[in-house]
Amino acid sequence: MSASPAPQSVPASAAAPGPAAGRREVAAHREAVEDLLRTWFLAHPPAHESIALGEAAGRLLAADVRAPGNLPPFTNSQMDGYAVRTADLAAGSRPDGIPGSVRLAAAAPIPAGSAPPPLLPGTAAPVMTGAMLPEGADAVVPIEACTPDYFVPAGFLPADGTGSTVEVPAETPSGQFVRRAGSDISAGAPALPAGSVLGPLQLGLLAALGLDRVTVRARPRVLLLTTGDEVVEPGRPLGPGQIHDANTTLLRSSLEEAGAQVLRSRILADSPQEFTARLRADIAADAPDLVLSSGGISKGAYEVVRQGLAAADVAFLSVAMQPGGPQGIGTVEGVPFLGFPGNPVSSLVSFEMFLRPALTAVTGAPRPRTEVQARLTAPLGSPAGKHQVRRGRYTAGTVEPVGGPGSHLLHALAASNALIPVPVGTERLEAGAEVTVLLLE
Ligand SMILES: Nc1nc2c(c(=O)[nH]1)N[C@H]1C(S)=C(S)[C@@H](COP(=O)(O)OP(=O)(O)OC[C@H]3O[C@@H](n4cnc5c(N)ncnc54)[C@H](O)[C@@H]3O)O[C@H]1N2
Ligand code: MOO
Repeated sequence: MSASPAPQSVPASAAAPGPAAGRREVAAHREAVEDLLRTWFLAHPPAHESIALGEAAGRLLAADVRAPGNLPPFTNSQMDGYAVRTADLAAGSRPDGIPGSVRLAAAAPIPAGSAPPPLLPGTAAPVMTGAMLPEGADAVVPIEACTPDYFVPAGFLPADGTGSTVEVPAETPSGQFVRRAGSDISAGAPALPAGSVLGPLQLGLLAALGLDRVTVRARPRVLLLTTGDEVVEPGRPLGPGQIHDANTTLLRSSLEEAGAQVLRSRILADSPQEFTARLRADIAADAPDLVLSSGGISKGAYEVVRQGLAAADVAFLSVAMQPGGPQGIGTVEGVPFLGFPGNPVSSLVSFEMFLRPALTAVTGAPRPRTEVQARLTAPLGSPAGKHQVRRGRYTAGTVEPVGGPGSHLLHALAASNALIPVPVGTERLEAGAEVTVLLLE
């Protein structure tokens, strides 16, 4: 398992400007989040761990993998048919046979998974797809190109399967339907480079190469907190004024999709003292690479994160973005800390705009988002001076705004598959306008 190092301090200058920094543009905040993580991971490179192939989906390969053997491991047939020696066919048609074909004596059939004897001159061996080609054979004639165009049932042949004949086309080229040993990848050749994201395709290759375990980089370890007396775990009944916790699930699944591991998540009450005490205890116990909180950072009377971290190396600022304007960034006990706003859409947009790109850039996290050009199907307004991020449904070159700008609109968020950024300086976009959207799937 990951041997996570003890927390060490990240210089505050690399993380964020001081608490007086106030307002910041989106690009500058994105850079600050990336710098924060880069500084940490340079000092704390992810440990390597060996895991079973079945658990490795989405993980990052820690070191180059070379093929331990040939793939295919032996020369085999690509078709059900007859293995032949093309030198036998060069003699041309037999006068008593089908014009353009050569009659050969049938050798014993070769099923997949067996080791056949060498193919004798003047013979053809029934061979099944994937079965080893006998020594001496250099081509396979598919059964449908042979006469007869079916395999003689075993019961009609002597016990050793021989005795019948088969006619095959004289013009069979050497190498036809033969899969040479090592033709996919040869023993010792580079199979996958370090840093590869292990998806189904890469894992399939490793399995075919006979590897049952793979060495991967430890995932970034995250402590995930959400705050507020009103926030209740899903599945529990709500009291007056209470709401169910959406952010833990929203952020946990986003983090996991981006290759991170949530070590622990907590809902913390609106008590700055309790918040700080719990946070420090969790950092000491879990040694996370990142603390991510949601809620409690704007201008209310009970801003638990802001108040609890007033003495810490954390800046609370206003990024010119909506949703996701209020942001906290810095370090706690030397560990990177990000405070996202409590509104669920704000926290998701903060993740997609700041944390996911930083994880991808710094750790090579899988699933970076792609940007595509699309035409708006309806007009959009945006507040002056803000980089607004609306939600929408992208289909075949068009994007339809879903829901309004409100950062509480979870239903609309769930119906969307794209974010539509409306940059600072644009206050209205007409239907048909071309926009660059960020695909969420
Ligand atoms: N006077 C001002 N008020 C607000 C400002 C402002 O500039 N001046 N900014 C607004 C903006 S924009 C946002 S975003 C929010 C951010 O507030 P906080 O980060 O302090 O978050 P909370 O106040 O704790 O919660 C905001 C909202 O989100 C709900 N919430 C919180 N946690 C969860 C959760 N885990 N699951 C679901 N919903 C959650 C909470 O109940 C609130 O409705 O501040 C504005 N106010
Ligand atoms: O920044 Mo807030 O996220 O607009 O609701």
